[in-house]
Amino acid sequence: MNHLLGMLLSQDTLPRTRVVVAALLSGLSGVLVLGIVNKAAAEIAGTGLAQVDWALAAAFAAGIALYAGVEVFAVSRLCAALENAIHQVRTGLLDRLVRADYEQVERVGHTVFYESITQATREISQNSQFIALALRSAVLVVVILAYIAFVSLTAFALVGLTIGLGGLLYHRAGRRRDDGFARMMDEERRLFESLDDLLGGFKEVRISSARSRDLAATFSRFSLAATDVRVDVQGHVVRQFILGQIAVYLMLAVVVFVIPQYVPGFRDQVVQITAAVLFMSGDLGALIQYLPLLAESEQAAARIARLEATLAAMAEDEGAAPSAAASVPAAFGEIAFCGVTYAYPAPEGEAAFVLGPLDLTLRAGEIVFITGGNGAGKSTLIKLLTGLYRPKCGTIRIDGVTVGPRLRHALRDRIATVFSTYHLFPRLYGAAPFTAAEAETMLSWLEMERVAGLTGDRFSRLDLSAGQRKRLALMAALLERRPLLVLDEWAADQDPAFRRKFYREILPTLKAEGRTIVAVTHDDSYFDVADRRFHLEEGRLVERGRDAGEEP
Ligand SMILES: Nc1ncnc2c1ncn2[C@@H]1O[C@H](COP(=O)(O)OP(=O)(O)OP(=O)(O)O)[C@@H](O)[C@H]1O
Repeated sequence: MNHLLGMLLSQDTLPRTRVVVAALLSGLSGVLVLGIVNKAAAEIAGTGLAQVDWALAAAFAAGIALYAGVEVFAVSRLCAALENAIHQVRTGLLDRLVRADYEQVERVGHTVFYESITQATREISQNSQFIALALRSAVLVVVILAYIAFVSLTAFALVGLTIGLGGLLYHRAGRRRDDGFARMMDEERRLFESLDDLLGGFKEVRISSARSRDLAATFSRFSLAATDVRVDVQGHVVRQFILGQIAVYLMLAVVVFVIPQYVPGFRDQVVQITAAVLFMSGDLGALIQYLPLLAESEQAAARIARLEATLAAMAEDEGAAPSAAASVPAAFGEIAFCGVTYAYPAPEGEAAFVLGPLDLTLRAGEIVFITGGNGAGKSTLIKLLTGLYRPKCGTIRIDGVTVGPRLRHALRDRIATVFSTYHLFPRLYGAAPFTAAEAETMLSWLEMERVAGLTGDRFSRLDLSAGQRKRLALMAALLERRPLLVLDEWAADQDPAFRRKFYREILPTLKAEGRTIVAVTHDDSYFDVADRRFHLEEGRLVERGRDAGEEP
């Protein structure tokens, strides 16, 4: 339970001393109730009359009231601390994720993050009250064992031995269940991925019955495998539960059959110890029920801890956040690539794609076009320029200063982008301050005023055509007011009239406002709009002319 307890104890909001005192008081109140019942039973046995001892009845009621009060306090505080721990873990993971190195996140893929951040935290949250109840049952078992020791040390040794042996067998049975849990998680992840495929490619699935049949068959195979593992795990859980129950019955058998053989004068204590064991068996039963849930939560906590470690290893090497000064967008004179190369890891048995060495200087206020065939390396170059990828060799310099780890933030803070695979956020997260009039002017410049609007910083709608969505993405990028605008095949989805407006009016206006524009394009009829054009071919960059239609 290391990870789970670690999460719980990391909480500053958990009033540890008060919770421990409450848990102990809860145990003691249980023993008080037990002691009162035993005393009343002894009185009845002594007098042979079932007379009500009002003093004992009042003490019994006080014991129950104390038990209920401290119990509610301890369990609710533990639950609150766990929920708080989950909140902190979730926000901590997201915080690390947004600061993680792009290249590594791209390589790992999204599913693992999604699964751990949502599913694993939900699992712990669902079981939080059982975690608290299990802790309180454990305390009660310990306190009642102490009571048994107080009554008879030999009875304590024999009951303790039975619980110890039962616990050991129960724990061993739990290991197979834990392995099953891990397999179950893997199977469910595969199921999740194929569901992602189904929903992501829903159009393609609906259009082809062969594809939908194939996908449904794959999904069904994964689902069956997940079901098999789940059934196997449930079998282990049931076996473990029954084993636990048998251990409890054995403990009762020890009290009734074994202890009388070894404890002289046991007759006097038999009622007390039997009552104590019966009292304790309720909590042992609860523990047997809750421990598998605890194990499940522990596995979820371990997965979260692994993800935290992965994200810590993925943190960009500067570790520290950018300084305030470094993150302020500032004008620049030039950005120079000096002997920059980049290579993806080589697929097995194939040569790696290598971009560069690149020598290129982007001057402030220029429009630069990047052209090249599919797979030539244009998007890779854009990721290097935007600081998402780090050069394998060579340096990138802003006004002569090498863009090292800390300055990479500054470089990014000077750039607004619309990537070829962009995400249109429903809100203008991080936009520079703007007025409603400015937003309206920009919407009508992009010919979107009759289609969409802005309510505060939120787009009124996103259910738009591909070209319209891209115009909103451009609007979001422009509202960031960054000096360098990087566009990857932005005009590809635009109709001819707006494409013309984009090249002949929008880009020149942005340039006149002092922005630098780097655009990946295939639109050879507008090459003349650029101040310079660079052509990529199999990762090598050469400067080309700006004449319309001039292709290699
Ligand atoms: N994440 C990746 N991992 C490994 N190789 C990659 C990755 N992304 C791209 N590549 C490879 O790098 C090369 C250049 O890809 P890139 O996306 O930069 O081309 P591009 O010029 O933008 O092409 P397109 O015009 O088709 O978008 C390709 O050969 C591609 O297979």
